[in-house]
Amino acid sequence: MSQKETYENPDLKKERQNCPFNKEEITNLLDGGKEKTAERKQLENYILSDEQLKDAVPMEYLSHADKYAEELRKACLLMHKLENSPAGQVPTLRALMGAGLGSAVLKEGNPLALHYVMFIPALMGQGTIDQQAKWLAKAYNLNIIGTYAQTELGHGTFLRGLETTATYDPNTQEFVLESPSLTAYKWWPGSLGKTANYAVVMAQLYTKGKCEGTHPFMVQLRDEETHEPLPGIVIGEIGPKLGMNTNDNGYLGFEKFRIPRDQLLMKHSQVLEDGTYVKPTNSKLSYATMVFVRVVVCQDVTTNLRKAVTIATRYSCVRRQSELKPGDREPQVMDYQAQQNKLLPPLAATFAFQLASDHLWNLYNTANNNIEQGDLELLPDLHGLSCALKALCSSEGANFVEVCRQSCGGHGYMACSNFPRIYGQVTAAETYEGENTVLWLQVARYLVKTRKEQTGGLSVKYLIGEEKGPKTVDTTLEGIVHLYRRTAVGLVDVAIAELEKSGRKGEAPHDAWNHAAVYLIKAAQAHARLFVVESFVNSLKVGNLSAPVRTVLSQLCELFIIYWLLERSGELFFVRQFIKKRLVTVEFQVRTLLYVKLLAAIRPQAVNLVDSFDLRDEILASPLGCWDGNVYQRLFDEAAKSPLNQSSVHESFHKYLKPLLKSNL
Ligand SMILES: CC/C=C\C/C=C\C/C=C\CCCC(=O)SCCNC(=O)CCNC(=O)[C@H](O)C(C)(C)COP(=O)(O)OP(=O)(O)OC[C@H]1O[C@@H](n2cnc3c(N)ncnc32)[C@H](O)[C@@H]1OP(=O)(O)O
Ligand SMILES: Cc1cc2nc3c(=O)[nH]c(=O)nc-3n(C[C@H](O)[C@H](O)[C@H](O)COP(=O)(O)OP(=O)(O)OC[C@H]3O[C@@H](n4cnc5c(N)ncnc54)[C@H](O)[C@@H]3O)c2cc1C
Repeated sequence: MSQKETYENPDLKKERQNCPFNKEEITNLLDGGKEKTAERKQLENYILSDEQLKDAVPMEYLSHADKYAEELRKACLLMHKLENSPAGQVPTLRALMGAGLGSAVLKEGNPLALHYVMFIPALMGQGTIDQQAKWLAKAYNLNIIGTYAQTELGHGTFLRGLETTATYDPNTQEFVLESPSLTAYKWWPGSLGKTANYAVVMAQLYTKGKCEGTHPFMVQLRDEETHEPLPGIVIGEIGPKLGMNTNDNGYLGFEKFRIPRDQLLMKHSQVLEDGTYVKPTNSKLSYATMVFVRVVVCQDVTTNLRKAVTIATRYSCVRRQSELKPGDREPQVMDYQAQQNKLLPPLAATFAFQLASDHLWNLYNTANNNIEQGDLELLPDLHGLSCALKALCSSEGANFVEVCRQSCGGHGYMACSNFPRIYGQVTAAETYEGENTVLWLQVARYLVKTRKEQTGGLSVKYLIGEEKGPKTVDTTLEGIVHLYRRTAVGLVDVAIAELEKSGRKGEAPHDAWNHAAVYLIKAAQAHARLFVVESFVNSLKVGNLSAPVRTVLSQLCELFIIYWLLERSGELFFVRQFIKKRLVTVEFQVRTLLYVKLLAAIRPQAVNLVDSFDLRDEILASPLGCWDGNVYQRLFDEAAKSPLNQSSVHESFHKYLKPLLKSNL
């Protein structure tokens, strides 16, 4: 019997009556088409009907080592199931790696994730055709399992500061890998601790006595039969973390470890037999794997946010608390405007982030195809936009997930609510693949350069030439988007003015840069927000949407755009012309009124909207967010699983508490 034929909480039932739009239309839109929805559902049935992929006990009750073993067991079973997957191997792998279907099975992190998310992409992006022929089939067939080992104990952000060396020995035509200090040890790579037997290792390449910078090397770490670390390789796992505890992040040291010359991944730069170094066309091409992951992180964070919003919204319609009207029945907490103010902006954000991530994905594919043909023109725009959206989606996503947790009161603090895991994953994305502040500064560098040199890619075109558009702000959506644009331009100009001021004081450019960081980061964030709101508005102009769906999405779009404007209103005060023209006060009064009206207009559709995400209960993995709304019974069922409830008196009572009670007599 399907979950939809059993109990349904009466409040949720009511919420679902008379939905003015077709939920399936939104589901199809998010999946990328009707056929994709059908494929996804078929795949979910295939994977989630397998009893062996279910947890005997919740992961929280297992030891660190048992958690790893259990997740690895399921990860390997999933790989066996790939062979017969109804959706085909590549779509199945995509679905299994991130916060969607995969997370229903591998709740604490997939020990094979890095193999698919970074190791294989690194081989494809950095290896020559011959190297790909040698390694890729082995990697796809899981004859070898790899990771991406870049970060060290001493350096993660500053890649030019990495200490691991790979020194070419022309006599043997080998590279000698060495960790010259403790801080040179690789530290953090996922799957490195216990799972992987190979890695793409980033190391400083030395040849003919000269350092040529960081380069990727294909390195075998463990014996393919015994899995023992090879002589000269030191490996371990780094221990428990805030989240993602079964990704077995590890450490790795090299003691004069030799690899053949052809294990330098040589697609972009080469070392010839005699040690001659052949430069790449662009030194940043060796950073390409990170660019790819930044792009997919945006999608992954959005999926996690959808989960958090679904759990919090359904719970808020089941939960009744306090008094709205004296003497009346306690209201659903969703009926408090304060609760709508918490939950409807993140609901709108899930659409905003998805649409922006879709644009980024398209840019990635075009730029990558061009790069394969030797055309690097789109690379700066891709780097700028992937940094901007990765930083924005993960930081805003983490804040929104925390708000969703808060909106569930005490029950949101339970491990079984699934908020701790979701939060652990989204906050990780703020740090990994480039710490967000560092990425904001990369974006700012691109913006300042574009504004000063008056040339740049499509995402920064608005910084080139005179400002276009109305001089006053009107209350249409276009008018508000224009306000975002003027803020973004204004903040870049403020940052440039700050840099020039420091320059006039005689500061060196690097000092001036450091002293303008606050403004630079604000400018980068305003740029990212502009991109997201423009994507949202433009996406609604095109596309084949029915009138009811267009109406509700337009309301969400408007709510989101006004929400951000009100949240970030302080930034407008940095832009002097806005204050002079007294734009801010008048417009904000009007906008605040509209914002509140939009909350009320969207409120009745909140449950229908999260239903249209079509996230199965197994993926939500939370008694608070289940489709049927049977929250309290499910919370009790979860508590019954606690090992402390397996006996009425725990043995520790007799060991510790009883003697203490006696001694107090
Ligand atoms: C994914 C979802 C599914 C499942 C999740 C599960 C598991 C996955 C979990 C975790 C995976 C995470 C893995 C990792 O974290 S791997 C390690 C990632 N590390 C980083 O991201 C390091 C961040 N640091 C850097 O990227 C760089 O050091 C830097 C900050 C960019 C600075 O580099 P540097 O060489 O010093 O460059 P600059 O001098 O600052 O700039 C010079 C020049 O180069 C341009 N540039 C920089 N980077 C790039 C790039 N990647 N592509 C293109 N161009 C680049 C930069 O703009 C500048 O250009 P100019 O024209 O201004 O000179
Ligand atoms: C869950 C997880 C998984 C990971 N997986 C992998 C992996 O698979 N492979 C891998 O190689 N690595 C991995 N990492 C490492 C990750 O990529 C790095 O931790 C990340 O890039 C940040 O680098 P860092 O730790 O050196 O931080 P730091 O750079 O030391 O950051 C510390 C602080 O300094 C600030 N800071 C640093 N430089 C600047 C600057 N130039 N200007 C202003 N402020 C600055 C930062 O903003 C931050 O506030 C993972 C990390 C995590 C948390």
